[in-house]
Amino acid sequence: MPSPFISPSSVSQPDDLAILHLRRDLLIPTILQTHDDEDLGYEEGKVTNTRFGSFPHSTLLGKPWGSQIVASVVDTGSRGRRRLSKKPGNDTRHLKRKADELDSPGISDEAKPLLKPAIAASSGFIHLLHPTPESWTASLPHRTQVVYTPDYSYILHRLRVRPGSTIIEAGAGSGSFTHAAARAVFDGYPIEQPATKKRCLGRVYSFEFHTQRVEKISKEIEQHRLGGLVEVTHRDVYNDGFLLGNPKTGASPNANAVFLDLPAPWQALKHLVRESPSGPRSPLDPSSPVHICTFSPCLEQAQRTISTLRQQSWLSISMVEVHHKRIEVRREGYGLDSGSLRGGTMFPKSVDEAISKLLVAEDRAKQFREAQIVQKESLEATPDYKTGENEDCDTKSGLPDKFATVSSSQSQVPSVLQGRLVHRTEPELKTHTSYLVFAVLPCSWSEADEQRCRQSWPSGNLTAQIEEMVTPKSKKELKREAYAERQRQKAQQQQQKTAAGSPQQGKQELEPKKYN
Ligand SMILES: C[S@@+](CC[C@H](N)C(=O)[O-])C[C@H]1O[C@@H](n2cnc3c(N)ncnc32)[C@H](O)[C@@H]1O
Repeated sequence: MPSPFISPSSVSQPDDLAILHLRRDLLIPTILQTHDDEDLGYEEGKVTNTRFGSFPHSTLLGKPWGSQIVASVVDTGSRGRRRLSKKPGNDTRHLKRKADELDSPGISDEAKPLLKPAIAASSGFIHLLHPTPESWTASLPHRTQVVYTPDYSYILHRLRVRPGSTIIEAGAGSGSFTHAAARAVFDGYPIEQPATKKRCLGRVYSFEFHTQRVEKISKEIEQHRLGGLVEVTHRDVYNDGFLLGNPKTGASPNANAVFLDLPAPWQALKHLVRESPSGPRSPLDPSSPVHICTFSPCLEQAQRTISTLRQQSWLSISMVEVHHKRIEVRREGYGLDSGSLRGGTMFPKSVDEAISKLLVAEDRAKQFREAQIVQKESLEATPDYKTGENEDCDTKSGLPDKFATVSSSQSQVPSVLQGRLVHRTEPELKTHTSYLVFAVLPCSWSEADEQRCRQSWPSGNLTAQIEEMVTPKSKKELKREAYAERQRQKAQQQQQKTAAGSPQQGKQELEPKKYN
């Protein structure tokens, strides 16, 4: 089945990884299930609880990606009575067995327990998204520091990674870079269309030496159906290098790009060399230049890497520090007329505006006092004078309605164009200091390659011309050439003269003169 990261189906399906989008910076990944695989005791089946409410997976399945899903009323209280506590000593094996049994193909749909239908709640909603490397990076369970999107997008671009590329990655860590690299190299699934001589299918060869991380990332790669594209190897790359299978005699990944996110990348560089007749097999593609990037959190590490790269004949070495900033662009309104503007500051923006506001307020107060005097006089003149609330009053200010504040949103300018357009960098952005070192290792080129190349593409004429230009001529040769040139010019002049003379004259000249 195709990976939801690369070719998502049109609607969500069981066993798909889905991203529940609560806010731009709050995403929850979940594997969609028709049943409660962990047997947490919900009558609605599997439920994901969020701060915006509970979402039974029955409400998430079969929906087009991007749908808005309303939270459901879920009894989170009574389920606790059915759930066994996971304290050490409690046997939870039967729960696992129950989930496995429900999954087994032998169980018919009728035999599975009926799920309670979900009832919409008013607590909130989420958006259901298919996973992308970007949303996975923002939501994955962190096991290590991860490479964030601004960094890996730049790294993959500088490594010239494209469909069909083969990339070595070490260490795999939490798999953030792995997913982005898998999408970048994708050029078809190996099962559907096997690689041919002309068409390479992209591959990511991931190396990691931490056992639990290897297990977790291998499981995730299978769950995300990236198995044919990513191969994870449990390996200490400082000592054992990058060959597949056996570290000494294994197959070469034939990589044309390398990304090292290791504490000491320079220690792994000794394995990233071209093949030599006496040395071990090279993990690099012999037919193409290899681009490398190392990721270091401090400058000293970057310097050490650069120095080792130089010793090992890498070229075009450069270092880049990624300083990504997200820029927020919005309209900001100041002034008494900015009441209708979102985020507007109701404050006089100039002295003139402040004075005019004071004058209006003074005028209103004067009118209010006069109105009160008139009202009092008319009431005193009325025999059944009673005190009571004046219903025509503006409740906030106590002013009669006619003096109530006039809305400031009477401007003809639409609210989206009101105020000043400002942009600010958002201070809190998920990233960490990264010094990226880039370099290129050209193909190895021997004298035999040069000869073979000359034979395949002979450039005879050019060679003769170049030889002529570089070999100095003797004096005698130069004199002979000058004499020949003079003779040529003379003959040319003679011809021109003949052509310019009259035809008669020409005829006479042509005919030999007869002398008596
Ligand atoms: C910063 S994390 C990599 C994060 C990863 N690039 C990501 O985007 O999720 C560094 C990883 O390198 C691994 N590592 C350290 N030394 C290693 C070695 N000698 N061989 C293989 N992996 C190693 C660590 O176990 C750790 O998981």
